[in-house]
Amino acid sequence: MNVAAAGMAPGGGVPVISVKNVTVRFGGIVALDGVEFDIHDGEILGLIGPNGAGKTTLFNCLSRLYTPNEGDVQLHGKTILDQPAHRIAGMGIGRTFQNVASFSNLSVRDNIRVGAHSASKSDPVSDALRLPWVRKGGEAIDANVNELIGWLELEDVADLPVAGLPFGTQKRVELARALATDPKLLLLDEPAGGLNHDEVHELGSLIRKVRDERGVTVLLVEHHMALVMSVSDRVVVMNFGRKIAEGTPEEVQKNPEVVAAYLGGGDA
Ligand SMILES: Nc1ncnc2c1ncn2[C@@H]1O[C@H](COP(=O)(O)OP(=O)(O)OP(=O)(O)O)[C@@H](O)[C@H]1O
Repeated sequence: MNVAAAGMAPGGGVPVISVKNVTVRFGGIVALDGVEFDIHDGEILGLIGPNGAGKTTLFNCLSRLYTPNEGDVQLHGKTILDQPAHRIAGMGIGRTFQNVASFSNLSVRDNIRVGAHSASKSDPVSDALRLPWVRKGGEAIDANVNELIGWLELEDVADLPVAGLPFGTQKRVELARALATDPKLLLLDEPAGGLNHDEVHELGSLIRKVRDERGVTVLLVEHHMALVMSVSDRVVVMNFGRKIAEGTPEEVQKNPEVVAAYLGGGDA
């Protein structure tokens, strides 16, 4: 059987995410034009491209903020386009935001709890009545939050408000919040933005650790070329709404169309 034709990963199995012929138009602007690629289980996939290439638009399709005009986005072979954005955490997709989106007056611990709640099945009425299944769920969430605090080395700041913490720490809280839903797929939206050289290096190690130790598949949308090339297993390159290359970091860096796109756009 031709596994590529059957839409399967080289090692077998349905891809975690399949982006199928996705087109998004904003009035006359074609932001995405028939984009196709898969992300396989346990992979770190980097998505790059010059300014205006369509990266954010694609990210927004995967996180269900946008619905494509054409095409499909499938999670484990099932469309996600019939689900609203607030359901994606429950479906196993976690995401971070380009600008840190934590609740700055809440403690680190409470921010992570909010993340964990976004994938829980509780509702405000059951919560208010403290129904037994909610209490049990709450205990499980506490254990999960504590485990993440330890895993991300946030113990010293766990009960401090997020406001006032160093930016790199705030980004780790953001990551903890996304991981608190126990995602199968993590969407990272320009996580290196605003970080210094050492912090970017730490972030790279952390992204690999998320995949290696937690088994999370990662999509990394990022301008920081050194980070993308050092952590990604494969890289998809976009320009003017189209995929222009896909391959290992070595392959895409040698691709003449990629080189031309960056020399022409010149932002990376
Ligand atoms: N809400 C919108 N309304 C109209 N046009 C839009 C909208 N969002 C994006 N676009 C256009 O779609 C194209 C793709 O934009 P997008 O933001 O997805 O690119 P990007 O690769 O994320 O760019 P950057 O690296 O600068 O963030 C651009 O031409 C952009 O101007």
